[in-house]
Amino acid sequence: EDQDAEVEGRDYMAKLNKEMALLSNKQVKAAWAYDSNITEHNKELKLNVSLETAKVVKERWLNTIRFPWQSFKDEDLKRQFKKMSILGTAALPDDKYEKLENTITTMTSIYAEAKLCPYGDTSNTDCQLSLEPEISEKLAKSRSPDELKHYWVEWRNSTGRKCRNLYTEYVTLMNEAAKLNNFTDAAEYWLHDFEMNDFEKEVQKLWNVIEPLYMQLHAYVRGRLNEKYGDEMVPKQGAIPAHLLGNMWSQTWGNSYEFTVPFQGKQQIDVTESMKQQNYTPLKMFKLSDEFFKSLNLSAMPELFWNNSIIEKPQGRELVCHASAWDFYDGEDFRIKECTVVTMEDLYTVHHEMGHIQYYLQYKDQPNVYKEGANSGFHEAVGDTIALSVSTPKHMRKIGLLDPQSEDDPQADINFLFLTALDKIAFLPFGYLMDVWRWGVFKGTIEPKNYNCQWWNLRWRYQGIEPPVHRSEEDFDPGAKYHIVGDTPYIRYFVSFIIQFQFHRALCEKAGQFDPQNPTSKPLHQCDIYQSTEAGNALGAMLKMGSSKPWPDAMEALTGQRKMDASALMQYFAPLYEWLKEENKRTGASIGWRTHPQQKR
Ligand SMILES: C=C(C[SeH])C(=O)N1CCC[C@H]1C(=O)O
Ligand SMILES: [Zn+2]
Repeated sequence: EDQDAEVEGRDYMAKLNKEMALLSNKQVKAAWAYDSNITEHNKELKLNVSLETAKVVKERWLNTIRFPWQSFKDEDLKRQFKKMSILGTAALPDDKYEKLENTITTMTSIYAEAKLCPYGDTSNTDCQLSLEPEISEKLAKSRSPDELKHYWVEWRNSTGRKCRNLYTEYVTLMNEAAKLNNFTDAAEYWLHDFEMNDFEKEVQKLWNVIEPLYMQLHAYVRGRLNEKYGDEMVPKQGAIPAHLLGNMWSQTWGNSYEFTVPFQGKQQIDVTESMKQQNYTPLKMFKLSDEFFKSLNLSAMPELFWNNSIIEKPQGRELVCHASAWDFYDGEDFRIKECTVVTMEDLYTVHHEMGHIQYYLQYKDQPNVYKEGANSGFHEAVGDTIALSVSTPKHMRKIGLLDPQSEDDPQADINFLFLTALDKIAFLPFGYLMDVWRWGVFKGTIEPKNYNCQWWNLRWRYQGIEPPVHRSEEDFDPGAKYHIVGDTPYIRYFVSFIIQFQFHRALCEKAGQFDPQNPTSKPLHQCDIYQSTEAGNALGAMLKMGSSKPWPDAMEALTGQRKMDASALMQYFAPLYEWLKEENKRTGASIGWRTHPQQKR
């Protein structure tokens, strides 16, 4: 009768996929309504739909697990049942599920609605500065350590500090939910996404490959910050003060480029000014990205996308500005919500989000259960991979954002690699430590009484940065980062920043812009796959798979490899790595930050 069970199981799964699509559509609509317009009414609606959906999903799950799917013959049907047999947080009893949803929504609202007073305004009257765009712009542009410190500290007082107790409750409920799904804790539940039992070891090995390059970049940037801000502010052997790197979380350092660039006086490669001079708008930025995907013979954004997306910050209402891409699971409705500003940094974020939408479009005919990335890192890598081509000076000249200048100047080339490293290499230790901290919290090796101290130990050990003022357990600095309060895993971005270079190398080869037999003949960092249908077709074929196969199969389909491999990233940055080692030797810069973090006066 197993034969009959499998026949019945096939019909059951086909129906279940259709039902789950309708439930997801309903839930995503309510979540979109709330995230794009934070009101009590929309919060209630979102919570009610979430509770209702969880009840139905749990009922279906009780039927699903009754099938003897482990003994089915059809591998694909077995994979669908295997995925559907993990219920997730809906396994919690109703009251605890509601508590968990409420806690996450409350923390997200605190973050989204946080407003700061302007630096130097002691009257504290008009404290209306939001993270996007005002405070992010201050962190990017101010060169006053005092002003930077003001926004750095006040942001943490207005977000993380207010979420500390909520977060402890969140952790307890997440671990309860994990145990109800037969996982030891929420760390194991999150890591299950990568379908490999040594995943944590794998990412640690990848970090070990990259760390020497990061150390060289850190030493060089610290040297330039020391020149600018002096020994007192930036000690030559110490960790870098977190507020001086141009970003609220010190996760990318691109905004420090103007005073850390290796060779001054070369052709400008920060295209923000050109974008402004050419009257770029957010819509033009999105159209530019759409055009690149179409040039690869990939899908154009559907009409509904342009009608339903929110690409500029709407006035007169509260909303979650953190950029996001949404699948409504009906094969037609796909949206981006982004408070876009006209800068080069946001041009890359636009491509990042458009990459998510392209993935949704490519796998829209998969059964609902497979409407995911091969793993969550794949989903984060699509747009960034395209942006690696867009960001090249060659491409920027092609689209008129850089004036067509003649010779390829090796120093300008180093400047370009350096600017890319300020985003891609600087990011890696942050992308790694975010979930090292959370895995520790879920496993209980990091206890609530040490949340903040352990956070800063990791920030010191992996990033070599330190806080501009003393931190205590009154503070909760992880909660000043969206993904922590928003219940969004983060190792996916570390994975993405590694595999996007594997994808880039494979696509460049298909586009005839890279020769693995002679890697320096056409340098990987100068490759632009624009208009290559060979590259586009290969990428599309991999994206169409969704999560229908284990991710090594998807990786192999595009790159021929079955593992994550940092060699592509190291190949891309090789010229810069050599230059940094020579330069740091020339200046006698010390490598590393062995001096212990000075507890700030
Ligand atoms: C742009 C998004 C939405 Se998926 C994002 O959260 N990113 C993109 C890169 C890293 C991470 C961050 O901002 O922290
Ligand atoms: Zn993303």
